[in-house]
Amino acid sequence: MSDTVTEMNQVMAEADCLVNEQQVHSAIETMAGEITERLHDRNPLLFCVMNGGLILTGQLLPQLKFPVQAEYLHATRYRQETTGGILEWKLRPEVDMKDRTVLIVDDILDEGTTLCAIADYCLTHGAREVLTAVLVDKQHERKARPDLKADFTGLEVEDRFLFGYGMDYKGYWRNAPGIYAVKGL
Ligand SMILES: O=P(O)(O)OC[C@H]1O[C@H](OP(=O)(O)OP(=O)(O)O)[C@H](O)[C@@H]1O
Ligand SMILES: Nc1nc2[nH]cnc2c(=O)[nH]1
Repeated sequence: MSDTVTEMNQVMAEADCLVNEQQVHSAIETMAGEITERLHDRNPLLFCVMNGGLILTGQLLPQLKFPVQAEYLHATRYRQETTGGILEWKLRPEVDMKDRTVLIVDDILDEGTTLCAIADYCLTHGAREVLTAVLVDKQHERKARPDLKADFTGLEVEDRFLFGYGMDYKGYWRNAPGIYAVKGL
């Protein structure tokens, strides 16, 4: 086995499972209900924030039983590190968002720098309103703005380095079927 696979198996074996698959499913179902109630008649333009937003978006979309225009964008500030840097746009949205209700979907609101920058970008490009949906809100006092919250939050999770359900550890384990915390982080 390659060194990387051995390392990643060990990371999983030693990780703490903070939220299991069933609990994540139920959180996503609740989010879908809340989003439906708020946006069913708004013709929303949904942006999946790649890469982390992929799993939540994929599980959320089929539960939204109303017309949704689904697109993606790619912005990153952690790359494969466990601390964040400057936001780098890898793919900016090209679709016309003028006067649209935009819903940004991502895996995690940690400090919130990523979501704030994407929301500002959408407003600058003419969106009428921008709402945000995250699977996880990490609990700490380092938010980019005091009391920063997403409009739709699945789970509140402790201040550890997390992986699973879209969140990666060094590019791996986005596929982990639950929310896990890396040992010692
Ligand atoms: O709230 P913040 O502190 O800004 O962090 C949250 C962001 O960090 C992760 O992205 P990352 O930059 O790791 O890219 P990825 O989506 O490819 O994992 C995550 O997907 C969020 O977009
Ligand atoms: N994978 C991962 N990405 C993050 N981006 C910001 N916080 C986190 C985290 O805890 N885990």
